[in-house]
Amino acid sequence: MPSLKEFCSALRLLFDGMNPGMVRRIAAANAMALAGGVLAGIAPLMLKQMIDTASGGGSTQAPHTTLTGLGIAGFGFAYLLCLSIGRLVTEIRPLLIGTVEQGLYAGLRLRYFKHLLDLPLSFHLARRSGALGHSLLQAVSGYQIILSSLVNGVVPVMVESVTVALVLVSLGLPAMTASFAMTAVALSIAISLRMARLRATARAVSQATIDAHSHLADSLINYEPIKCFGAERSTVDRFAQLSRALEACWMRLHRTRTAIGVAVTVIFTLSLATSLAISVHAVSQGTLTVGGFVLANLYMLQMVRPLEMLCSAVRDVSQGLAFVRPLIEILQTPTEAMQERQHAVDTDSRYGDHAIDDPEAGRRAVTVSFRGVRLAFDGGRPVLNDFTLEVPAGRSIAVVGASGCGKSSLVRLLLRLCEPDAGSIALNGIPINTLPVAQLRSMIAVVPQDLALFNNSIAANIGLGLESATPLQIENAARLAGLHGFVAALPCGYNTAIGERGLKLSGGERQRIAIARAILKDPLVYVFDEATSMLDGPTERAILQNIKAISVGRTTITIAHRLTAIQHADEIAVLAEGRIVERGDHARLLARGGIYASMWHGQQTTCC
Ligand SMILES: Nc1ncnc2c1ncn2[C@@H]1O[C@H](COP(=O)(O)OP(=O)(O)OP(=O)(O)O)[C@@H](O)[C@H]1O
Repeated sequence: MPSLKEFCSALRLLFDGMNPGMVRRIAAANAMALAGGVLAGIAPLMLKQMIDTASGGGSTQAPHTTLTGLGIAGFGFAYLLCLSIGRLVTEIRPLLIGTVEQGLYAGLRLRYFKHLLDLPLSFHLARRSGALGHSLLQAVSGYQIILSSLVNGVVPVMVESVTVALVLVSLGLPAMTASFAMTAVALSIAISLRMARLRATARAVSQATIDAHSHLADSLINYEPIKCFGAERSTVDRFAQLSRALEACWMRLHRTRTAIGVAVTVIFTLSLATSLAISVHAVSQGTLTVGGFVLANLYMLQMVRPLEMLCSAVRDVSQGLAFVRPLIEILQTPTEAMQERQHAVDTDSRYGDHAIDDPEAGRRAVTVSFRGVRLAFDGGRPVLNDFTLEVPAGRSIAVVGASGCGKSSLVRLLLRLCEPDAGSIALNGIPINTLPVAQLRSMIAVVPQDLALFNNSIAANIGLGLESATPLQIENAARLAGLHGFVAALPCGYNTAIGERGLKLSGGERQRIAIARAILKDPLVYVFDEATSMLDGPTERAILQNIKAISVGRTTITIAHRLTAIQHADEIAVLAEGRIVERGDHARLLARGGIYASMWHGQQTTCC
């Protein structure tokens, strides 16, 4: 059987955020289910009365022998009415449920999307984005299966079964009741024996679907490298392999479902045979009328069919839950805010205590300090070890070092996209882990090494960090980033769509959009992480001038490989072995003849 806890948490998740209108529609649908079940339960009783009246009644139902032809017509009419209203109710109910269902899915999609954006970077680095999208589609189809089973199967069928059971007991047919009970027990055993396998195969289908679709999404995102490296064949082969695995999982699921279906049919047939034998015997003994015979067998059919439907519902709900499970796991992953609160509790610090309410704060420069910071990923060798660096308010510093020495990790730490294992990072002496993370990020603008652009217009990409940005503000930011001339020459100007991840633009143009985006944010702290690495010499020099102008009075951290990009910085810090090993301006560091000097000479040689 599906775990009750899993079932309840899946439903709680879906019904979370239901509005009063939805509750009313669900109540109306349930009332209809109740009415439909009762009508279906009493319809055969009307038929029996009609047959007994027409045939002059039986010895067991003597009072009905006096009913007139009017009575026959009355019972016949009541029988048809029960059937037709029951049927009408069945037709109308899905409409009520359907509108509620779509509202619930819309709410679920929104909560899921918001939750994904609230999850920490570590979560996203460990997942495939294609899988995240597909988990939602899969969960919605799982919920469709579950709701359809509950709404169209379980609820009306339960009501009908209870009504019929009550009538059977009141008719005094203990043998039939016992036969029904045995059928129920046999079906439960048959179902529970195969349920574990059904759950396992349904989960395998869910996982295989997600695997195949994430490979598809990943391959399309990487269309260009696949083409450049002629990897079409191996990519398609891998997809074919995943697709075959998915097909095999579905086949196993169908076989398991069919095995359960066959067992249910065998039990159903045996049960009907038993009821026929019991009722034929009762008629031959004169203890049951013809109407009673018809009624008993109709009821047996009506009792066994619901049981059969319940079995199908249990089977479908198990399958649906397996489809919903990946989404539940994701939604149960703690968000950044939850982790922050937990961290505050663990370290006994008071998160949010230092929220900066001062309206002037947005115009003041801040001192950025790293003290004794240690960072190791996945328990490996520390990338940063006892790292200490202070960037005074309004000053600019360049951080240089070999590839992989941990420069970009500094940026992630500063934005709290990852947490240090030891040490502290502070803005104006306030530890950043006591600031609301949204406020912290609003004070810092990063031009990242890996440019992240949306498949949207240039204006929308520049305005990412400032929802209220006017076209003029966007244009000014673009001017300072040396982008306006290029955009103005485009037929659609700032409305030009830049394609998937901005791939319709050159690397340098993409970089300038990222710079304009940072400028528009007007932050207290600028971080340029290889911000001009894709620009040619003259453009780079022009933009570096602009960057220098806009960052006056702002605390600025510039990360660069190419030392020509930072040689005019006020101060340069050299990162090696997880800490700052040299510090000074270009001339001083050259004169020192240390790591910086050898990097500089190495790059000069490479250039020449
Ligand atoms: N999320 C992560 N999980 C595991 N290892 C990571 C993660 N992020 C970075 N690393 C590792 O940490 C080290 C430092 O990475 P980082 O990106 O900070 O280097 P970097 O100095 O900016 O390099 P580059 O100049 O080449 O961009 C690298 O060895 C990298 O492989």
